Amino acid sequence: MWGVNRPARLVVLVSGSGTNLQALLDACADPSYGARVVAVGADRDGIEGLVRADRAGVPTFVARVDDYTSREHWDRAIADKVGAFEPDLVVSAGFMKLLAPDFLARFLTLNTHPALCPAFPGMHGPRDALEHGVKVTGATLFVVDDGVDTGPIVAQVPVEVAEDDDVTSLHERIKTAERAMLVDSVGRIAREGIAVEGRRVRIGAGAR
Ligand SMILES: Nc1nc2c(c(=O)[nH]1)N[C@@H](CN(C=O)c1ccc(C(=O)N[C@@H](CCC(=O)O)C(=O)O)cc1)CN2
Ligand SMILES: NCC(=O)N[C@@H]1O[C@H](COP(=O)([O-])[O-])[C@@H](O)[C@H]1O
Repeated sequence: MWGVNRPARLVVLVSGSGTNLQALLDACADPSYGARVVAVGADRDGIEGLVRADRAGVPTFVARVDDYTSREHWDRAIADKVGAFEPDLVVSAGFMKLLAPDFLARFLTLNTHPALCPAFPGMHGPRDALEHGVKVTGATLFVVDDGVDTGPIVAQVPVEVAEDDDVTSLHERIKTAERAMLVDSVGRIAREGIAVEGRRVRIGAGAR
């Protein structure tokens, strides 16, 4: 178990620009943070997230659904690729594939979502929030379960919607708050532990 003697091993999964990954990489550069990114995985090639990992000297792997004969084969492959790095924690940070129940049973997995769950689940949180006309949205860090953005909530941060926001401006503002929340929560989990009891998540007080 990770703890005082060794940092928590993180595998981060990405599908795009990887600014959340970058925030974690930057935080992990400080040994007192309590975690290190041991690998970065993706479901597609040619993304900035993989470049960020390369630049930081972190091993990467890619598992494209199209390269497997079925989704079930991909599910097994991504689990095996992640498992090879023996993570204490998997962080899905802009990873645009649903993870299978077997994967989630094997790895404690967190996902960051650009909306205040349970509102606006799925791949278009900022767009859906804007279209609904909410005045406050935000970001949620949760423990991934078999549903879509339904897992037990670790942390949330509110973000105001401006009258002149479009999807891009709103998402960028959410991402600024989201990165801070992600770095703070993952660091606290790495240093203090996490306990998940039903829908309640507790960080610290010896939880691990
Ligand atoms: N079992 C779960 N897996 C994942 C969750 C989750 O809550 N439960 N969260 C995500 C990220 N996510 C939004 O938060 C999300 C990702 C992907 C999809 C989706 O429908 N993906 C399609 C493919 C789309 C594509 O490749 O462009 C798919 O998986 O076939 C919905 C929500 C991480 N995984
Ligand atoms: N449903 C999943 C989803 O919408 N994820 C979102 O994609 C962005 C990735 O940004 P990044 O690649 O710059 O970290 C983040 O806002 C993340 O919450």
